[in-house]
Amino acid sequence: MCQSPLHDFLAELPKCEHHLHLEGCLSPALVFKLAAKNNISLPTPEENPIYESVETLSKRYEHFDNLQDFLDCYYRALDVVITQEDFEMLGWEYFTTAHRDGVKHAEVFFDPQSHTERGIAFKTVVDGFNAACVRAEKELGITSQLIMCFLRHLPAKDAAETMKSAVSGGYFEGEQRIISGLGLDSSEVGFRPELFTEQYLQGEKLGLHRTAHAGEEGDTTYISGALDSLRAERIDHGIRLTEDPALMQRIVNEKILLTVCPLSNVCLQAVKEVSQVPIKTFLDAGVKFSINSDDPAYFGGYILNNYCAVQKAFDLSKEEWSTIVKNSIHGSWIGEKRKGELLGLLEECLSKHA
Ligand SMILES: Nc1ncnc2[nH]cnc12
Ligand SMILES: [Zn+2]
Repeated sequence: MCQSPLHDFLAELPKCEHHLHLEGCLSPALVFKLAAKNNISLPTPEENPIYESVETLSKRYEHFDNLQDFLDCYYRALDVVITQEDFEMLGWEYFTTAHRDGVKHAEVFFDPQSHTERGIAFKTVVDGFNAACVRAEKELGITSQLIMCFLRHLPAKDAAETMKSAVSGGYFEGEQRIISGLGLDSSEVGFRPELFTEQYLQGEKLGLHRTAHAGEEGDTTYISGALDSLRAERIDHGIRLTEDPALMQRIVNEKILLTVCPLSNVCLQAVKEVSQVPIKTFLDAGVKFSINSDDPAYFGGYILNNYCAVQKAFDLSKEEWSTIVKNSIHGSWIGEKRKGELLGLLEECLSKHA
């Protein structure tokens, strides 16, 4: 619990999360639990001392030099996630914590290639994560959607294979499609969005939503590239947008939502402290954004910790929070009925804390 007088208000706000990697919910405790369950030997202390215990692994996560340093740990830890049940467990780890933090709707990323590369079937991954989504709606009332990300450090032909698996498995079909959007993540600099134009245009033709990580470490041309070539409807991170005022105005005019992840930006050294994330600049300029947790098992907190860290750094008013939450509801890929329900919950929260 944070020290802010607005803590209860922040906790009760009906939150939409748009930038959450399900694989980023793999806590050190869950790494050891799944390793034991699946009879997987983790590296010995001689091979890699960080895997000695939950404590040593947690300690390793206390400092990352940059995005790549983090990604190296993140991909390595995934070796323990094998069965459909494991993927469901990982998804459930997210939803139970998100529920505690007041999340009502979540559009969550997953990286099929980080599993298919290890010989896990595409179906095992998606069916496991989807089972967690179905259970979250039934038991916790959280609505959700799955966003399939391409790993940008792998060749586009691998992304094309991943698209094929999703199409042939029927995962894009129907009104209630199991995968509703495409995303692009992993190492940004040097892996330009334009490389994945073909897959995104295919996705658009199939009626999929589109978002992409851009402007986390990469310069603003990664943001414009994602808009122009990938026809992205949202930009994940986008914090370097302030370096190009004309592009910032375009983002405002086109009502593009940025999915900002303050604690992640600090942990990966994109900024020194939360106060350097351009929250106030975006609010004052009319840039729409949501606040999200990215990889909570690695970055010291889930969504409420991110809301509290922003409050500590910026001392926002309830009106400003109301704007942030309204924009995150309107920027969600949901129908008018669900939007109306979430706006109703926001009104209740605002009246209770008036
Ligand atoms: N913050 C991040 N940026 C790029 N790729 C990621 N994959 C998981 N977290 C990521
Ligand atoms: Zn991310």
